[in-house]
Amino acid sequence: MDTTDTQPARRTYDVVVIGGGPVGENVADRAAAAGLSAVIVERDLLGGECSYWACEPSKALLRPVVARADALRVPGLDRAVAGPLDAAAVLAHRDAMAAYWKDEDQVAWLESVGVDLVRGHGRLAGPRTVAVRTPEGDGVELTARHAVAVCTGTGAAVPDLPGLDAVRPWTSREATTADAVPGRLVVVGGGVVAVEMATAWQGLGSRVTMLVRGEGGLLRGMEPFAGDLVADHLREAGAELRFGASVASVTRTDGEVRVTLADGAELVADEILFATGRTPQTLDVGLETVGLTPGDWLHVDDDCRVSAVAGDWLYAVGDVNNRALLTHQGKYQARIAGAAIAARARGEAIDGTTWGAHTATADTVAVPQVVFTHPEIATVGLTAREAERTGRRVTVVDHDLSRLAGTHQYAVGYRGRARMIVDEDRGTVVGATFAGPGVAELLHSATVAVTGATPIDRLWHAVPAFPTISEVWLRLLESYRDRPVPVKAG
Ligand SMILES: Cc1cc2nc3c(=O)[nH]c(=O)nc-3n(C[C@H](O)[C@H](O)[C@H](O)COP(=O)(O)OP(=O)(O)OC[C@H]3O[C@@H](n4cnc5c(N)ncnc54)[C@H](O)[C@@H]3O)c2cc1C
Ligand SMILES: NC(=O)c1ccc[n+]([C@@H]2O[C@H](COP(=O)([O-])OP(=O)(O)OC[C@H]3O[C@@H](n4cnc5c(N)ncnc54)[C@H](O)[C@@H]3O)[C@@H](O)[C@H]2O)c1
Repeated sequence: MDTTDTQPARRTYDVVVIGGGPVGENVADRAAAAGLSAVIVERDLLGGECSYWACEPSKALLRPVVARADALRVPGLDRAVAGPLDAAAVLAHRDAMAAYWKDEDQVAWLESVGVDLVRGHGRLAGPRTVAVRTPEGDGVELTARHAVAVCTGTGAAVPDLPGLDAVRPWTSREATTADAVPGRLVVVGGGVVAVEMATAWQGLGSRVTMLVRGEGGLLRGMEPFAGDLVADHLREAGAELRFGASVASVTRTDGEVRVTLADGAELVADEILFATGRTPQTLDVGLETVGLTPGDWLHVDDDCRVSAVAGDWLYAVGDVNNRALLTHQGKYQARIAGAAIAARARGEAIDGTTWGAHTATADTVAVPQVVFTHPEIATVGLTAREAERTGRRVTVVDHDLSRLAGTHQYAVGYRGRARMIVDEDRGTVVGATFAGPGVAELLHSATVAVTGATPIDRLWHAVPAFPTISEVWLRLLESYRDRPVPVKAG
């Protein structure tokens, strides 16, 4: 805090951030690093969804499942991991990775970077003003000299089925924090949360049934081979996958969940997880006080400013702006927005050029994502379908990952596929997907190639080490070089 008015409940800062998830923390940190005073309003745990109910606990559940699946294909190690996982130990480790749902370490970090914290629910109360209701029921009014950043993230979106509340369904929160392994788990949805949590709980001992609406497979929006490979492995692990399956009703009787599908089929389970997408946490943040509609996503321009609100003071950063619902991408936006807030505060010009200091260009060109299933899926940039839709002249190059010295070393019977999308007019890679065990760490090479628009001719000089899975780059380049090129007549 840098000024206290006569009333202690009113304070003024350069920057007020509503929501202290990974993104809000980074906006405040960048503001403070630029010499601005900043405060975060957080109603729950500092660190947000990612630290306690999403990325961290989910990856802690997945890591042993994936490591075991890999080890089962390494001769000499396979028999040592043939038994089931020690679920109690995995859940205990998960608890540690979620910091036992305590945020002291994050609070200490926030103090160390010179940002204040006000605990409570924050709402906009007109331009540059945020009203906070503290857990004790007190009111605090925060005024921002330069910017308010709404970083309130998302919550689970659950379908509107009659009586669903009484069933106490799992959402991503329960799926990442449950302290016992359900015998039978129904997972509704075919997106990232669904496949990751199906992989984790099946690996921990549940009998998982996935209910996926439509016939488009898993992980729609990615290259189709990615979802197909995950589906094959889930089935091999013992999960049942039902496509074209819509839930008509759910009840809970004597502890059991009964699910009726639209076609009349019935299932019984111990728990049901709805992994059916996200909804913005904007219903109760005072959007109406600045002319916006509560419950809407907050649309922003490339420096994360809500341009529908005049005066260049309102920013929306991270999940809540719906640009890319990923921690790393939200933190990238936070660095961009933080720099833009600082520049405007100093009266400096905004660099709104593509790849400029105040332009989140990567959001539209190179969003990397890893799905931490068995096998891993790693994607960046355009898929073939997206490239086609943009009307670009592209060449799609595929390589079977089983045909690599690196994957032979990695696991017996390795299965996987890689795809590179080359923009023919620019001679650069505009998208890549890797699907196979151990590909997660390969992704950044593709992100650098796409972001840097490295010419294909130069990529030939980036020599992958032998025998690594990275040699797939060489194979993709060779296939691209040797592609059939139409010969002009005459
Ligand atoms: C199961 C699961 C696994 C995931 N795994 C990954 C992964 O591996 N990698 C990845 O990159 N992404 C992952 N994600 C996505 C990632 O969790 C989000 O992209 C990230 O948390 C977004 O950060 P955020 O700061 O925008 O929002 P959040 O993390 O949601 O934080 C928002 C914060 O705002 C607070 N808040 C909300 N409203 C108010 C208010 N009115 N007043 C005060 N405080 C308020 C909330 O309490 C919360 O602390 C996963 C998501 C889920 C659901
Ligand atoms: N490893 C990671 O990077 C990671 C992990 C988890 C989540 N996330 C992010 O979190 C976000 C949320 O993930 P998600 O899986 O919840 O959302 P999603 O949008 O990826 O998937 C939602 C799924 O639910 C289905 N669905 C939606 N409404 C339905 C309904 N009424 N009935 C049946 N099915 C329905 C959709 O068809 C889709 O298959 C994503 O943007 C994702 O990128 C990232």
